[in-house]
Amino acid sequence: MSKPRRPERAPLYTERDRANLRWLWSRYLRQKLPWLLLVLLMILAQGVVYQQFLAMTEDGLRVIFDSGTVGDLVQVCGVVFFLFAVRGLMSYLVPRVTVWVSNDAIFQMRRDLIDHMMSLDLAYFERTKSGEIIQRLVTQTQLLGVFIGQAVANALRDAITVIIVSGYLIYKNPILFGTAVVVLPFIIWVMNFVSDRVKITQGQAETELADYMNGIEETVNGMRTVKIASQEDVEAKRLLKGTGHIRDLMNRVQITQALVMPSIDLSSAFVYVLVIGGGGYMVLSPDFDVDGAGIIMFLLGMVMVFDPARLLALFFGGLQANMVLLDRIRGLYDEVPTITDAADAVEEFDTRGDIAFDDVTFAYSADQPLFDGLNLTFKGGQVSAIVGSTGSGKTTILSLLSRLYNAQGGQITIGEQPIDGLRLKALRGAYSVVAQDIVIFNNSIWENIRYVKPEASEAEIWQAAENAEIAELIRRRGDASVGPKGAQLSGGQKQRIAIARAFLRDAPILLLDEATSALDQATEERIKSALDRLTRGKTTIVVAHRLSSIADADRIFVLEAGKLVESGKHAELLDENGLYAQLYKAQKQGYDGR
Ligand SMILES: Nc1ncnc2c1ncn2[C@@H]1O[C@H](COP(=O)(O)OP(=O)(O)OP(=O)(O)O)[C@@H](O)[C@H]1O
Repeated sequence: MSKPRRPERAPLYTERDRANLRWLWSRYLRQKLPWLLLVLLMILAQGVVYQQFLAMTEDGLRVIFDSGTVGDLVQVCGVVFFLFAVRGLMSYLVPRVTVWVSNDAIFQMRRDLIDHMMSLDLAYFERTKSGEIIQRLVTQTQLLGVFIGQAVANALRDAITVIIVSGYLIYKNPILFGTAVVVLPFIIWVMNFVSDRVKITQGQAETELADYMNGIEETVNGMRTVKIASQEDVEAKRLLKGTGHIRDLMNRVQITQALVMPSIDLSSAFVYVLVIGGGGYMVLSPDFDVDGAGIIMFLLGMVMVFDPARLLALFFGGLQANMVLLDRIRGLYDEVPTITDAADAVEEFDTRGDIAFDDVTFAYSADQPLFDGLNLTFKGGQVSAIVGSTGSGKTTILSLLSRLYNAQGGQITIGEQPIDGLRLKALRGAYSVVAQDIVIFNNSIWENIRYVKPEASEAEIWQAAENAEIAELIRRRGDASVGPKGAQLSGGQKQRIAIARAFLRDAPILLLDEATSALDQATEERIKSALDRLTRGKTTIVVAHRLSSIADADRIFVLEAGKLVESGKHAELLDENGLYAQLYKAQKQGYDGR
C-alpha cells in the first residue's frame, strides 16, 4: 500500500460522469417519474411558501409602520403560520417519497450488480480483490442511496427556494439584488476548488478502503498461518497503515469541504452589509421608492437565499464524491463475461461419449503459455488418470473441461460435440467434481452435502454420507455449523464431505482432483471401494499424485510442463521406463523406506 499522493487536477463532470448519470437515471430512476414529479411539486410548493412569506411579512410590517388595524395584523400572522405549516407538511412528505424511491433504486442496483457479478468469469475473481467487490455491493451503493434519497431532494428544494426567492427579490428591487450578487464569482471559484479536490481524494480513499477491507479478509482467513508464523504484529501494522492512509485522505476530503461554509458565511456577511448600507441609502434618498418594510423584507429574503445556497454549495462538494462512487459501482459493468452460452447452444449431448482435447492451446496469461497443441482422449465409461509433476497442468485440464476458462485454440469435445456449443448449465450438470480446493459453507455437514442437489431426499443424503464415511460425524455433530470455510473440520473430513457430494450428485462424468489425498490409508481403502462402485459405467478422470491409487486406471496420461509425454496402462508405462516409471519408483522407494 503506497502512501496517498497529493491531489492533482481532475476534470469535473467528464463525459463518463454524464454517461454514469444517464445510466443511473434511465435504469433506476426514470421508472419512478410520477413519484419524482410529485416530489418536484411538493418542493415547488415549499419554494412558493417562502416567497409568500416574504410578501406577507412586507405587508405585515407595512400594517405596523403605517398604523393599520390589529385585525389585519392578526390575519397576516395567521397566513404566515399556515404557510409554514404547509412547508412543514411538505418537509415530512418529501423524504417519505424520496427515501422510498432511493432505497428501491439501490435494491434494484444491488440486484443487478449481484446478477452481473454471478455471470462474470472465474478469472475476474482471481484477479480482483474481494474488498473491492464487497465495497461496491455494500458501502458504495449504500452511500449513493443516501445521497439520492436525501441529498438530491434537499438540494432540489434548496435550488428551487433560491430561484423563487431570488426571482421575487429581483422583481422587488433589481438594483439591490444586482449589488448583492457581486460575490457570486467568488463562491463559484470556491466551489470549483473544493469539488476538484474532493473528486480526486475521494477516488484515492475508495481504493485505499478496498485495500483495507481486503487486508482484513486476508488476515482473518489466514489467521492460522499468521499465528503459526507469529506475524500478528506485522499484520496489525499492515492494517493500521491502511487505516492511517484512509484517515489522512478523509481528513483531506472533509477539511477541503469545510472551506465551503466559512466562504459562504463571509460572502453572506458582505452581502448583508451591502444590502443594509445600499438599502438604507435607498430609504433615505428621495430618488428611490423604497420604504423600511421593503428593505427588511429584502434582508430577510437574502437570509432565505443564503441559507439554502450554503447547503447547495455543500451539496456540490459532496456531488463529486458521489460521482466517484457512481463510477466505481458502474465500473463492474465494464467487466463482461466471456464464458457464456452461444446463441445456438444445445442442451442435449452424449454425456457417456469420449472426451477429447484436440490441439488445445491455453495460457492463463499471454506471457506464460501452458498448453500448446494438447491432444488426448478420455474414453467414455472408463477411468482415466492424469499424473505429472506439480504445476504441469492437471487441474487446468479439469477446469477447461468444465469451461471455468475457455481454451484459446483447438477444440474440446464430449461425444464429438464441442463443449462451447453446449449450454453451460447442461455441461456443468454432467459432472460430479471433487476439487482440490474444497469449499465448505458455515452450515451443518448435512446442508453442506445437500448443497449440490437441494432436491435430494433424506435417504439419498444419508446414503451418500454413508458411502463417503461421514455419516457417523453427522450423527455426532447434528445440526452444528462447521465454522467459516469449515474451519472446525479436519482436512480429511472436508474431503469426505466433497466425496459425499459427488455420490449425491451422481452425474455421468466424474472429475476427481486429489480426491482422497487427505485421508488416512485405511479410510482411503474403504472410500476407494465405494468410489469404484460410483465410477462404474461412468467416465471418470482422476488426478492423483499418489500413483499407487491410480494403478488400475484404464489409461494413464503423464504430463510434463503442459505437454503429454506418455500414456498407457500402469504396466505398459512401467515397461516404457520413462517419466511415469521414474515417478513410481521414487514414490515406492519413499513408502518402502519409511
Ligand atoms: N488461476 C490461475 N491463474 C494463473 N495461473 C495459474 C492459475 N492456476 C494455475 N496456474 C498456473 O498454471 C500452471 C498449471 O497449474 P495446475 O493447477 O493445472 O497444475 P497441476 O498440475 O494441477 O499442479 P498440482 O499438482 O500442484 O495441483 C501452474 O504453473 C500454475 O502456476
